[in-house]
Amino acid sequence: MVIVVMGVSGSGKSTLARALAEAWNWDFQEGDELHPPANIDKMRAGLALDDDDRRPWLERVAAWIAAELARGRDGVVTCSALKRRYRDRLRRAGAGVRFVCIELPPAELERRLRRRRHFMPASLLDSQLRTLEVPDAAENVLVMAGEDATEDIVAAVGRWLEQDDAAG
Ligand SMILES: Nc1ncnc2c1ncn2[C@@H]1O[C@H](COP(=O)(O)OP(=O)(O)OP(=O)(O)O)[C@@H](O)[C@H]1O
Ligand SMILES: O=C(O)[C@H](O)[C@@H](O)[C@H](O)[C@H](O)CO
Repeated sequence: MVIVVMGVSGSGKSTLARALAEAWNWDFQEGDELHPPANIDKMRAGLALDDDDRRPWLERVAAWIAAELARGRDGVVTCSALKRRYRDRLRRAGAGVRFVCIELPPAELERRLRRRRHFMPASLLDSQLRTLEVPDAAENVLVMAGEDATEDIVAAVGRWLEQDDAAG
């Protein structure tokens, strides 16, 4: 199985994904490392990515997921996956793709983005929030409150997967 930890920039994807991988000894891939260098340059310059920029990146994320599943591995990858069609692209990587979305109020996102050193400037937060298509119930995405402690979110994700297993 592969878990995609999704959400806007600064929501805590990398922190949660690393914690999940560490807790369960799963493979981990930082989605930001799969961006073409031009995308990183663009974000660093304060410009939002568009669908064309994200396409090659999503293909690489999907390829990582497909390789994990083909090898029978369990893994966690970060990817903002802001739009429904981006998530659908990743779902097509194979059976066993699950999404966990982290939600945080804009003011807290802004606070976190301003505090950290990162290529993604806080000025891009508005565009991230405008672009986000919050997953609806039909998508079967686990939505978690990003204010909670990482270890509590890890435990909740574990319970969710167990239920998922039990449901068949
Ligand atoms: N549960 C949490 N409670 C408090 N602070 C957190 C939590 N999770 C992450 N943070 C902090 O919030 C900031 C953003 O977290 P992180 O880098 O994991 O977000 P991200 O979604 O991966 O960002 P990006 O997509 O821009 O790389 C970091 O400074 C991190 O330490
Ligand atoms: O989809 C996007 O608009 C961007 O790719 C971002 O969300 C980044 O990948 C990342 O979250 C920033 O660190």
